[in-house]
Amino acid sequence: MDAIEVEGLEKHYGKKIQALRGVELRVRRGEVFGLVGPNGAGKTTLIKALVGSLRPTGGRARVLGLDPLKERGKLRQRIGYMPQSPVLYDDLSAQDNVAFFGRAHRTADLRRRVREVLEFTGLEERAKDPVHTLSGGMKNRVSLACALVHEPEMLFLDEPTAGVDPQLRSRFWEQFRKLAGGGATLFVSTHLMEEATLCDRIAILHQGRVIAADSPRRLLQRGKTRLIVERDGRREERLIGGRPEDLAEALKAYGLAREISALSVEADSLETVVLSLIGEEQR
Ligand SMILES: Nc1ncnc2c1ncn2[C@@H]1O[C@H](COP(=O)(O)OP(=O)(O)OP(=O)(O)O)[C@@H](O)[C@H]1O
Repeated sequence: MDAIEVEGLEKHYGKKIQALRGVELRVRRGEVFGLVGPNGAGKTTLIKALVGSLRPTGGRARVLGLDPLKERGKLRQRIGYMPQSPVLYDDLSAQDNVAFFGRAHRTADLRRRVREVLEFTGLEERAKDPVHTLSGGMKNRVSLACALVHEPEMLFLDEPTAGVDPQLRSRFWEQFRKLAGGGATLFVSTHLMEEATLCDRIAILHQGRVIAADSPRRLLQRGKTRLIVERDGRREERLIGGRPEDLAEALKAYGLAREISALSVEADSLETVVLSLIGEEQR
């Protein structure tokens, strides 16, 4: 059984807005799965449907084999959810916020566990300060600590590094990898391509539909590579496919003759590939 199984999932908001239009998706256990898409693509709506905080208008979703709505109580014990904007009690300390979430999940050995997650998220020094005195990045860390306190098997992170500086972002990703290394499944939404490349697999969500799902490496191979060769002082540029085999094939034509003085390749970035897949869909 996969960690997430979604078939034909739909969500309408009123009559006009169709946020999800038949989403098909499977996420394997233990993988870091990225949900990539532009503003308004439906990422938050999909995550809310998967954690059971929103009722879809059609289709089917299973998370850890459970129905997110009918078995919400059971599911909430086994998943962690970090919403897009931290939902914290501003007057309580970081430590008390984490303890509150831990108690709500009936976490065993709560004091030890709160200490552990505060250490994991690097918050020990500010643990006793009220949340309203913390910086935005620190609040994000408190929110992550709250999502982790009950040792969930699966974590839903909705743009966890939005507004977070590059240093903290790379720290967050180190932690995500550690969690996956410990066997957890991570479902992370992002519109940052450098983050998407850190995932095991990603799905591109566009106007409420998954238009591609694969590993970042395989998606990159769908892009084009520019082969630039300087021969006898002249610059030649050829557009080839993105697979290593395509490069080998293109180089055969040159046999690397002596007069070739320089050779370089420029591959499409993941961002370019994602944008061109979205562009193809719109045509
Ligand atoms: N409660 C709501 N009522 C009406 N429309 C909504 C509601 N929530 C979301 N929408 C609409 O549904 C669509 C998908 O929104 P959603 O927030 O899921 O996108 P997103 O991919 O998470 O975007 P972003 O990257 O900007 O957070 C948008 O058109 C949005 O305006």
